[in-house]
Order: sequence, then C-alpha cells, then structure tokens
Amino acid sequence: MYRVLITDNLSPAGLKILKETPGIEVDLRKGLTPDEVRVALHEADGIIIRSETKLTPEILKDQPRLKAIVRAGVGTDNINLPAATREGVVVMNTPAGNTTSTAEHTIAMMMALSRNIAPAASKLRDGVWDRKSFTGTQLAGKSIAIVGLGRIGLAVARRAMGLEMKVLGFDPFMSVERAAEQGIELYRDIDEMITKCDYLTVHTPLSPETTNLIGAERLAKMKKGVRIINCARGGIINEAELAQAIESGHIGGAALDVFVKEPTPPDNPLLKLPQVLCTPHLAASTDEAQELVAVEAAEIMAGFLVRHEVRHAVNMAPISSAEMADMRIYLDLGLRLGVVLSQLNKSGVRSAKLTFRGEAATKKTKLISNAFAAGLLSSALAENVNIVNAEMLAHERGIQITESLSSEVSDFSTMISATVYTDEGECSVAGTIFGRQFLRLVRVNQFHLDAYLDGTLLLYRHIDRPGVIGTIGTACGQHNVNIAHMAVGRERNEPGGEALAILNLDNEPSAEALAAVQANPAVTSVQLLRLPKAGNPLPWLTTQSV
Ligand SMILES: NC(=O)c1ccc[n+]([C@@H]2O[C@H](COP(=O)([O-])OP(=O)(O)OC[C@H]3O[C@@H](n4cnc5c(N)ncnc54)[C@H](O)[C@@H]3O)[C@@H](O)[C@H]2O)c1
Ligand SMILES: O=C(O)CC[C@@H](O)C(=O)O
Repeated sequence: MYRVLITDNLSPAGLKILKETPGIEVDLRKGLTPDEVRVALHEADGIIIRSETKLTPEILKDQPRLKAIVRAGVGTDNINLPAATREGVVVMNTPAGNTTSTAEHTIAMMMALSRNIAPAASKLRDGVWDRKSFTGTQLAGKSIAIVGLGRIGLAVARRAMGLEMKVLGFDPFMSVERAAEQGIELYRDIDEMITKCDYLTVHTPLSPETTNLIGAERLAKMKKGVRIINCARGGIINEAELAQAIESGHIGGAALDVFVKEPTPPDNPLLKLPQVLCTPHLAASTDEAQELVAVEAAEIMAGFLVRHEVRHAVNMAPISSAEMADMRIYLDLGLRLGVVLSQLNKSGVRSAKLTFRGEAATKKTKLISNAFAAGLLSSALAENVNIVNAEMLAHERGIQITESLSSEVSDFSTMISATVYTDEGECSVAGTIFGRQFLRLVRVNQFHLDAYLDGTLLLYRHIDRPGVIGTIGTACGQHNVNIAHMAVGRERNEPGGEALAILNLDNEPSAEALAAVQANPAVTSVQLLRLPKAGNPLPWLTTQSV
C-alpha cells in the first residue's frame, strides 16, 4: 500500500481520487510543525502540498520511503529542489490549473488599486461618506508592462487588452513574433520598458535572477505615479525599497498578494501604507482553481505511484505511462549494466561511455544513462541512488557519463555497451534484450557470451582446457550450489586460450564453495556479482537500494 501524506488544504475532489485509487491510502494531517512533517514523511511514499508546507533539506534528508512530492499549484519555491533531487525524490507540479484565477486576481488587484476600492469601502463601513479622497484613474488608454510572459503573464495580457490597455512585455524566452501575435509590444531591455508604463506587474518564478528584479534603482527610473502589482512571488520586488518609493510619492501605489515571508509579519511597512492593497496569497484561492489543482495533483501522484508515469516533473524528464511501459526494460538493462560494472571495478571510476545500438538508440537514452549511473553508483554510495539523483551524484563525484548512438549493425537488434574508465584502465560490458523481456549479458571485455543478467552470478577466468567446466560443476554440487545456467566466452574461438565463464546460481555460494572453484589450477580469478532478481521492482525510480 502506498501512503500519501497531505499537509495543506486540498479540495475534496482531489482527496476522493486518491481514496478511490486501489493501492493508495491517504494520511491527511494539517497544521503540522516542520518537525512533525519530517517525522510523518518517514511513513509516506508521497506528499501533496500547497504553498504553506515548506520542504527544507532538513525535512527531506533520510526519508528512504519518500518517492514523490506533488505541489498542487505552480511555484515549487517552497520545496528545496536540490535536496529533493539529491534524495532521489521526483518533484511534480500542476502548472495550469490556477492560471485563470491568478490572472483574474491580478486584474482585480489592478482595478481595486486604481479605484481605491479597499480604503473607500473601509471608510464607508466606519460610517464616513467620503467622495473627495478616492478619485481614481481609468485603465483604458494606459500602458501595462508585464514582466514574465508565461501562462499567467499572457492571460493577464489578454485581459488587459480587453480593458483597452496598451500591453508591453519583457521575457527573455519569448520571441518577437509570438509576442506580436499576442498583440504585445516586446522589449529586449527591461530598463527601457519600465520607463514607458503606467502599471507594472510581475509574473516570473522566484529565482536568483528574479530576486530583487525590481528594486530602488528600477523604481526610480519609472514614471511618477506608476502602480505596481505582484501576484507572483514575494521577493521579486524588493519590499523595503518599494515601501520607500511609495512613501517618497514617486510610486503611486502597489497591490501585493505575495510576500517575502508568509504569513507576512504585521510590522511589514508595506501593510501600513494607505496606497498599498494587500491580500494574503489568495490569487489561486477560487473553488474552480483549487478543484483543478487538487484533481490534477491527485492524478499525478496516483499515476506516479501506481503506473510509474512522471508528469510535470521539475527535476527530471517526464515519462508517460505508455513510454514507461516501453522504457521499463531498457531502464532495467541500463541499471543492471551499471551494477555489473560497479562490482567488476574496484578502483575509482573517472568516466563512463554508453553506446546505444539498434532499437536502443531510438529510446530516451538520457533516462537509460541515468539508470546506468544509478547502478554504477549503487554499491559505492551509502545514499539511495535512482534515475532522479544519479546524474547529480555522478557529477558531484566528477564522473562524466557520455553517450553515443550507433547505426552500425551489430549481432543483436538492440544493444547497449558500457565502458568505465578507471585509474587502472577500462572495463566494458554489453547487454541485450531477448523477446522484449529477457535481459542478457552478451559481452564482458573481450569475451562474448550469453549470461542471464539477474540474481547471483559467479564469474571465473580460466585456461580453456578439457575438464575445467566439469570440475567446477562438481565443486559447486559438493557445496550445495545449484547452477541455473552457464555461459562461456573464449578469447580466441579455439581451445587453449583464456576463457571467461559465468554461472547463474540459484543460491549464494559459501566461502568454501568459492575457495573450491578458485583451487582449480586452470582458474585464474573468481568473482561473485549480485544483481536484483528478474522481475523484482527496481530502484531506477524508487529509492530502494539495489
Ligand atoms: N499568487 C498565487 O497564488 C500564484 C498562483 C499561481 C502562480 N503564481 C506564481 O506566478 C508566477 C508565474 O506563474 P506561471 O504559471 O505563469 O509560470 P510560467 O512558467 O508559465 O511563466 C513564467 C515566465 O517567466 C519568464 N521568466 C523567467 N525568468 C525571467 C526573467 N528573469 N525576466 C523575465 N521573465 C522571466 C519565463 O520565461 C516564463 O515565460 C510563478 O512565480 C508562480 O509561482 C502565484
Ligand atoms: O496554494 C496556493 O493557494 C498558492 C498557489 C500558488 O502560489 C502557486 O504557485 O500555484
């Protein structure tokens, strides 16, 4: 049974989906302290959150059961992404469900700010009929500058055009042609754009580039009386510098839904200014948006846990359930080749190269390389490694993994070769898939053979002469070790040279059994490899150890 922890308010429609999904149980706990979230996560396979729960590195560390985090909403800035990735946890979000509500809130804030709705209503509630103090400004004919032309920025642009406003835009990832199609005058220089607007609204994520994007210097460049709106993230506009610019009279006012610290402390100077209109992070709080994001979050979590599909992931490539069904066997092959090389090599790996041939070259090779890296690092690291964190962990250890695709015809319709380069030289293996389900190890260095790629493998190198195989078989039998399959590869395809044999064993041989094999004078080396059993759930996506 997979357990999904939910620590923030989630619409009942989302809860219903999870509760009705066989194999999933819901652990609904609101108002937890950070430490309580950390403890509750020990027993959770997934967690769904909104913006209140903060998932810090301390909370995410050592959570071996946790596999997925789903953010019911857009911003993942309350989740420490490097920490989640390092722990091998997939982070997914629901990017589109609250776009309309957030755009509508932005327009509502702009209108309310321009017409002094909040202070006028408040005064009237206090019994004062004041018509003089609240003369507003009309929006029609004014210019609005939009920073960030993604889903919400564009939705705001369309609505502003409906209000007969002129729309200016800045987004380094938007083409001039696409902006023109939308009726937006695109600027390549934000500093030029901000001198031309009457309203400025920001719709970017909070990132190192966007933190304090609008501060004292840019506020000073704007026209006197400009009104500023932030329904994206606190910190994109510097709060203290905005407060000063409003107090000085240069900036006409601001409408803010988001704050650097949430809940924002009552002594935030912006809350005290009459020219500032504030809401407590409400832009996405509509029945419609909350139902959409909750349903999507629940479906994403259920799809991940039950069908292993990865949708809207922010720390790995997405995989649909159809792709996953197709890729599974390849991820398995990549992981097992990595495990084989990690156990064959005792010295430090500096780099690795994967070559994909035939059908393998047509798959999402990056994911297969990540599965290979997970296998390669599995025996070396105490951490759990999977396709989410393998690339990061390999990179941190200076291990470079490169890929090449080959159209060269090989003996097999699909094949993956992997070579690791170590301080002592190189070692390579190749694997293939028979009948779309059986994995085979078909080469170890210069030896071509055909061994099962699962369970316990006994490898021994020997001089290829009569009687060796028989005596090794007898030694195994005497020590109660059953041989399920045997493969031998010869250096030159003729007797007398070096050969490599791989025995697939039904049970783990004792130290005495290994010593008996090693005692054969023709045997030059013996090594035991341990791979996951065929058909076992593999750790390329979850955080189980190999
Ligand atoms: N207040 C709320 O309740 C609420 C609700 C939903 C979303 N949001 C926030 O709104 C913001 C936008 O959401 P979205 O769904 O439109 O995201 P999005 O990813 O669709 O759009 C973000 C846009 O910002 C642009 N961008 C990135 N860096 C930039 C920079 N330095 N300068 C200019 N543009 C830059 C990107 O190119 C992209 O087009 C996010 O911060 C999100 O968290 C807030
Ligand atoms: O959970 C919320 O209501 C806020 C969501 C919003 O900040 C988002 O980024 O989607």
